Amino acid sequence: MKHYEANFDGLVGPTHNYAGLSYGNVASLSNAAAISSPKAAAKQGLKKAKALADMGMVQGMLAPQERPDLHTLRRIGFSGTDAEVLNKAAKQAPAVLRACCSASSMWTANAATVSPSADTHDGKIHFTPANLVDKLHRSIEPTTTGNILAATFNNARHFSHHQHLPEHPSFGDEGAANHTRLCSEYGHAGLELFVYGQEATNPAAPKPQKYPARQTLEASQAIARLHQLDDDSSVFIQQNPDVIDQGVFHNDVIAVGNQNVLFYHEQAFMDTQKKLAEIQRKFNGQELHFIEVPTAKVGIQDAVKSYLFNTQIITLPNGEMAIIAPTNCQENPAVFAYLNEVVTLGTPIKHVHYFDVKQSMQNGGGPACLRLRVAMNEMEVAAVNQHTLMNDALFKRLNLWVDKHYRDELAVDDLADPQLIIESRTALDELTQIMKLGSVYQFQK
Ligand SMILES: NCCC[C@H](NC(=O)CCC(=O)O)C(=O)O
Repeated sequence: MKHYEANFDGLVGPTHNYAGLSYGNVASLSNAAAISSPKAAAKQGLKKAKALADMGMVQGMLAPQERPDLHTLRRIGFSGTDAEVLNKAAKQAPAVLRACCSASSMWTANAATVSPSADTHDGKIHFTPANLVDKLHRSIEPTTTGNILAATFNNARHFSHHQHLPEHPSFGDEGAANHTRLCSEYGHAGLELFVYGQEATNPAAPKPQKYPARQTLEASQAIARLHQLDDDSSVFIQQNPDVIDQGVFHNDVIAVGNQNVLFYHEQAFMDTQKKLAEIQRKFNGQELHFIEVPTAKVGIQDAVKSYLFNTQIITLPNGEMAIIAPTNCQENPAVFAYLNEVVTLGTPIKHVHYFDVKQSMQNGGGPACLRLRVAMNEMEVAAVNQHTLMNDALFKRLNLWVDKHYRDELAVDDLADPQLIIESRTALDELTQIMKLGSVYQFQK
């Protein structure tokens, strides 16, 4: 049987904007109040997804969320018609309104943690939506994320969907952005690496001083339990708190793995040597490539600015690996020099492809943030909702859909425009028909 690692990219929603909502995420803060282009953002994402499909990869799309989120605004006491709710919120609670308008579900690396069937006891693929409790605008995502995942991976024989973890900082969970899987082949049992920022129930444990640690050890352990992973198939690693304080708000800003390659910055982890030894031991003596990038070659600031590690490492159908990088990496001399060198090091990585995803990058989301990885065998791929899989027809259809419904420009003040509710709902209603998702949004219930 054939095995693949599919990438499910988040389709950028019609309200994509720069509201400066993510404390600890340098790009989000520094672009606060800039004018966004929802149309360009969606098209940049679609182009990357289509390019991977054209390289022979299994590529899917995950639908965006309903924004503005009128239901959350009503839940906190704003009432009247939809336009009145929006109007009152804009006047009385503008920061909350901004949180209720974010298109942040585009970063599907934070949608959920996924464990493939080769790793789990019951032989199913397990999904747990991330609760994203650290940020208000993201904490309102998990229920709809669960609906969208269930409509996309809609076959109970192969897919097991869990509820998101309890909504408390002790269980802060940011999904696959803090999780990576090493394996020899996608279909073989793998080793799942969980990287956390803080141990919530131990006040004496190391933690960042300035910026929040969004992922806790307790959350990572809960996911491993829910997904029926063995001790031998999971490793828990603490992220270096110093780099969180320098803007590395998720592990995927400083490390990425694929098959037998772990690509990471020298300063990414705590107890690095001990953890690498544990990985090596649990990998059962099979060949592993640890590609450690030294600070002397790429400093933390360069890594955060360029998103060198928020790249996708993919295995092409011919078995060679390619790095999918943002064009920002070409613009940073140290990072560009490193990427030119990495393909010569004798590791499986042989190619680098650059994509312009600047609309997303300006909010701190690179190529890796935009995708959720799901390793699947061919039977599982066949069990996925086929209308979510990228091909020439879907690419064309979604581009036309974006052209029809998305604005060229959006300023933060435009979020108070009631017309945006109508535009967004009309677009999403049509999208659920294109992708045959059924009724996943509250406005459809
Ligand atoms: N994995 C990348 C996530 C980026 C995301 N940015 C944001 O939500 C910025 C939204 C804004 O500031 O408008 C975050 O920080 O969770």
